[in-house]
Amino acid sequence: MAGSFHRPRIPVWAAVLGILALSAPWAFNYLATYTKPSLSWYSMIFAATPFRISSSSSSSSSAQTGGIFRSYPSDSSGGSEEKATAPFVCDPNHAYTTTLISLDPLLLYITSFLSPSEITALLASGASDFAPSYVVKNGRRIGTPDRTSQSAGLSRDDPAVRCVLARAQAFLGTALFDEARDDIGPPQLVRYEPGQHYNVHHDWYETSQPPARGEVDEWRGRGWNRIASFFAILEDGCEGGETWFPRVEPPPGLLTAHGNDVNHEKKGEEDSRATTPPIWRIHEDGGLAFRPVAGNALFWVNLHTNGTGDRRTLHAGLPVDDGLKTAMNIWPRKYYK
Ligand SMILES: O=C(O)CCC(=O)C(=O)O
Ligand SMILES: [Fe+2]
Repeated sequence: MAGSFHRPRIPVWAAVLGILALSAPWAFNYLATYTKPSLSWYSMIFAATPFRISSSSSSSSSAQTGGIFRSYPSDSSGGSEEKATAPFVCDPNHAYTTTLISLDPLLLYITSFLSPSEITALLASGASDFAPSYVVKNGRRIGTPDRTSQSAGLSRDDPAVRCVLARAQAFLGTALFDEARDDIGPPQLVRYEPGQHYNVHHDWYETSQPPARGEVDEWRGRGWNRIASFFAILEDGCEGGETWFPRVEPPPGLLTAHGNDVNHEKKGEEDSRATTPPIWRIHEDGGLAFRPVAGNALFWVNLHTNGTGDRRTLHAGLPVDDGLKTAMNIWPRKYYK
C-alpha cells in the first residue's frame, strides 16, 4: 500500500550498546564528582577509556594526586601550553639570596631557591605519586596522626630534580658534603590540604640509619644520618601552614632584617609591602614561624659536629587552614665511620 510506514528494525544488542556509549561520559563524571577515589581501579579505568572528562578549571593544567584529580595554576613565566610542555632546561647560574636567621643552630632563609619553571617541572614530576605521608621508626615506615600530609618521592633521573639537587649539593659546600662519600638523599614533595599538619619533630634520626641492603661501597655501606634539611615551598596558596621552630630564638633586629619583606618583589606588586605580612614572625608560643612563600626555602643543619642530633632544630608544619601548600624536602645524608 502506498504511503505505508515501516518502522526500522534495531536489534536489541545495538540499542543496548548505543545507550551504554551515550551514558559512559556521564557515568565517569559522576564517579569523579561524587567519589574521592584513591583507588587504583578508577585511575586504571580512566587511563584506559577513550573519553576525557574536562576539568572545571579551564586555565590550569591538571595532575593526579593519589587518585584525586587536582588543578595547578599554570606557570606564570610560561603561560601557553607549548611552553608548559617544552623540555626543562636547567640554569646552572640560577641566582638566589640568603638571610642568616640563626647562627647556632644554623638556620638560613633562601629567597628564590627555586625558579617558576623548576616549580612547574617538579610538580609535574611528582604529580602522580602522592600517597599518605609516613615517618620512619625503627627502620619501618609508619603512618601517624602526627603527619597527615601526602608525599611523593621524586626521581633523581628527572632533569628538574637533578638540577635542584645539584644546587643543594653546591650550597652545602665541602664543609657539609663530601662528594666521595655523602649522598644528597632521595628528595620528596609534600602536600598539605586544609587541616593537615606535621607536629613538632626533628629530621635527624636518634641512631644512624643502616645502609641500603646489599650496599658494598666503602662509605655507603656505613651508617648515615641527615646532616641538614632544605625545605623549599612550591605552592603557597594557603592560609596557615607556617613552618615553626619553637627553639630558635630570633637575634635582635631579625624581624626588620632584609629578606622579611621580599614577597612583593617576587610577585611584582608595587604596594604589597603594606598589605603582605612579613615572612617570619615571633610565634606566640616562642621561637620563629615562617609563612610559606613559593620559590623560597629554609635550610638548617641538623647534626652537631660529633654527629649527634641537635634538639634545637625541632620544628613543625603548622596546620593549613585553607588552600594548598606544597613543598620539597631535601635531606642530605652524611655517612659515618
Ligand atoms: O611543612 C612544614 O612546614 C615542615 C615539614 C617538615 O618539617 C618535614 O617534612 O620534615
Ligand atoms: Fe621536618
